[in-house]
Amino acid sequence: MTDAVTAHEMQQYDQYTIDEIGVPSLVLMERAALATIEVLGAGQYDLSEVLVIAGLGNNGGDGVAIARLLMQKGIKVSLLLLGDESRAAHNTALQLKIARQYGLHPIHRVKEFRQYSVIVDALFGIGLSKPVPVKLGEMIKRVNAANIPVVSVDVPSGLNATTGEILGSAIRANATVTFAYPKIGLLQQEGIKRAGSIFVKDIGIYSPEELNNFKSRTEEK
Ligand SMILES: NC(=O)C1=CN([C@@H]2O[C@H](COP(=O)(O)OP(=O)(O)OC[C@H]3O[C@@H](n4cnc5c(N)ncnc54)[C@H](O)[C@@H]3O)[C@@H](O)[C@H]2O)[C@@H](O)CC1
Ligand SMILES: [K+]
Repeated sequence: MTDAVTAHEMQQYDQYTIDEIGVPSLVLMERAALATIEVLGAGQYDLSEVLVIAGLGNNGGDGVAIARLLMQKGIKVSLLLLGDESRAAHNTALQLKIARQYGLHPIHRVKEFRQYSVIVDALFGIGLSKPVPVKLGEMIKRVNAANIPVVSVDVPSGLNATTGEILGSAIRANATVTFAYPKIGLLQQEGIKRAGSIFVKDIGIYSPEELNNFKSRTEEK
């Protein structure tokens, strides 16, 4: 069993899964989105009016997929896309294109976060290594002040996934759905206060140790 991992280790496992094993990154993203929806739909959250906040990186791509899947289930959902879309990561741009094909169009600002019953935080994930831009930091503070249940995707946005330090400002989540392995930063420093309940979800990305276990188990037969 693999313990908690750093952001760098997780990025290596992601890359190996995509480049060497050959699982398309959009498949991993869809699994990440479905895993998050499993937690959202488990009965603890009021899904009467959901807001998904998405950034431009792959964490944002997860968010766009979550919003689309919620919409397809008949749930009232708004997608707040932050940043200049022309700078979106490849998969995030693809997710936005798909979402639009289903009639889900992002909004770019929210006046009052309190109107939502739950907020899904997909602004930044394990890729964040520098301080959150000031404008986004202000928005994070508004979300925290609204006191609405927040479910963070992979890590609370603004938290350093390896150290648990806050990079300027960070979301305070009720729950964090983290993929493959817990990130060390969720379990120490500010991560302890910011992550809420941690759900670790298998999305088909494994450490070298677990991959070897799979191989030795199948080769034994
Ligand atoms: N590699 C993969 O294919 C997978 C990635 N996944 C998700 O992807 C995350 C990691 O994605 P990334 O490495 O792309 O990084 P993140 O999405 O964590 O984003 C951080 C990076 O994007 C920039 N950024 C994002 N939005 C911005 C905005 N509005 N303004 C300014 N800068 C912005 C930041 O400067 C930073 O460099 C994981 O935490 C996980 O949620 C999952 O979908 C599983 C598969
Ligand atoms: K996040």
